[in-house]
Parts: sequence; C-alpha cells; structure tokens
Amino acid sequence: MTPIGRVVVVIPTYNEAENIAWIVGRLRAAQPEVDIIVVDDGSPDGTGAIADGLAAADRAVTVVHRPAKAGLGAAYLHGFRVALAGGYDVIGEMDADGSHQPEQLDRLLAALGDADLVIGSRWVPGGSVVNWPLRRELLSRGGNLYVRMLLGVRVHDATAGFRLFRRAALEKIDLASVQSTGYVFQTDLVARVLRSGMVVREVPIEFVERVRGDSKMSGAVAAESLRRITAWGLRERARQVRRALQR
Ligand SMILES: Nc1nc2c(ncn2[C@@H]2O[C@H](COP(=O)(O)OP(=O)(O)O[C@H]3O[C@H](CO)[C@@H](O)[C@H](O)[C@@H]3O)[C@@H](O)[C@H]2O)c(=O)[nH]1
Repeated sequence: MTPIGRVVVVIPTYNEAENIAWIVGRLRAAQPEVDIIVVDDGSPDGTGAIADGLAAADRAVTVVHRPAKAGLGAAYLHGFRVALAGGYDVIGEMDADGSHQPEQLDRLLAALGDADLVIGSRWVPGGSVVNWPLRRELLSRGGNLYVRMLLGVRVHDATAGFRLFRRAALEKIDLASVQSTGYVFQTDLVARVLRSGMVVREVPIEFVERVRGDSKMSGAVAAESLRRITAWGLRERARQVRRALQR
C-alpha cells in the first residue's frame, strides 16, 4: 500500500463569506494534519479577505486570489498547480458550503490504499443527499447516467466534488490540456484517470444541501457539461468505428 504522506485540500470559493471560516474551522478540527488551499475568484462579498485572515492566523491555510469568476474547474486547476508546486502527496477537493462534511474526510483517507483517486459518492449504497430539491437530484442522477452511457465511465458519482487524488494521478493526466471550466471538470478528470488505467474507488458520503449562500450552478454550467460530454462521447464512438474498420 502506498503511504499517504502530506495532504492538502483545495477549496474553491465564490461568495462564500458566510461559510468559509466555518468550513475551514471544521476541517482543521477534523483533520489537523491536513493543509488547505482556498482559491477565491475575487468574490465581491469579501470571502477572499476573510480567507486572508484565516491564513494569517494559521500556517496550514494558503489563499490564492484570482481576479474574477472563471469557473469551478479553472479554480481547481489553479489550486492543483499550487498544491503540486508545494510538494503535496495527496490533493483533495471540497466545496466551501458544508455540502461536503470535513468530518467524513477520514472515510476518503481510509479508502486511499492503492487507489489513485477516491470519490466521496452520493450514489453508492450508503451514500445520500440531504435537503436537495428533486430538480437537483434528477440533474445529478441523469447526468451520471448520461456520462456512463456516452463515456463508459464506470463510476456512480462522476460529478462529485469531494475527492482525493494521489499526486502521481494528477501528474499523469496532463492538467495543462484540460479545458473544462465549469462543473464538467469533475467528470473530465474521472474519465482521464480511468482512461490512464488508474484505480478509482468510491466511498459513501452524506451530501448536505447548503444552508447559507447560493449555489453557483447555472444554465451555462449545465450547458457546458452537456456540450462537452456529448462531444467526448461522439469522438469516442468515431474512434471505435475507425478501429473496427481497420480490423
Ligand atoms: N473560485 C471559484 N469557486 C467557485 C466557482 N463556482 C463555484 N465555486 C465554488 O465551488 C463550490 C461548489 O459550488 P456550489 O455552487 O456550491 O455547487 P453545488 O451547486 O452545491 O454543486 C455540487 O454538485 C455539483 C454537481 O454534482 C458538483 O460538481 C459540485 O462540486 C458540488 O458538489 C463552492 O465552494 C463554490 O463557492 C467559481 O467560478 N470560482
């Protein structure tokens, strides 16, 4: 089994002033050995300044400031580059709003073993969502079904945002070529990890709908997901047909 080593969790933020101190405090209490990188996209509500205050008081917290909102995927790519440069062995993802519970990070750490990517999953037995509107549940379940059908991605929750990557996995999947800017980034990365022959493990988590602040899910975010997944699926089908014709 590969030892775990130094762990950091990247937390992207946009207008999370009511949540960021709460979530950082919970994560520090639950996992004192784990460092945190907050990636803020110039939140107008002052999230970045609050995060700076947390970093000033705690060496385990780093803040990356980006000039403007440029999407969840773009924020993670930036955070991952900082984490890799910082020499971390395991690099995680977590939302700032309490949907992902820091107290459940131990489940992901325990499942790491020989896996390259561990996903905290809502849709495996034992996983659940609390207070999600039916519309969001259908979108997530439908999205995952679409991903499975088109891309053959054999995981239950390819869009989940509570994860741990081994450093080697992020190095192998060529982050420089990732173009997904929104939430489809999550699916993009799982597909890349699987395509590279690496091991993905899912562990059940309880996803709790935020009680403060607003989701940044929008029509544009959903449209990017639909457009990119369809394009990847069609490209894969074309590749399969070409291979069959060559035989
Ligand atoms: N820096 C930055 N952060 C962002 C941006 N957009 C969203 N975020 C941050 O990304 C996290 C997730 O955003 P939410 O808007 O709270 O996501 P959600 O609707 O609850 O979506 C959940 O479900 C998605 C689909 O299953 C998941 O892909 C996502 O990770 C999350 O678990 C939050 O911390 C939010 O502040 C952005 O453009 N820039």
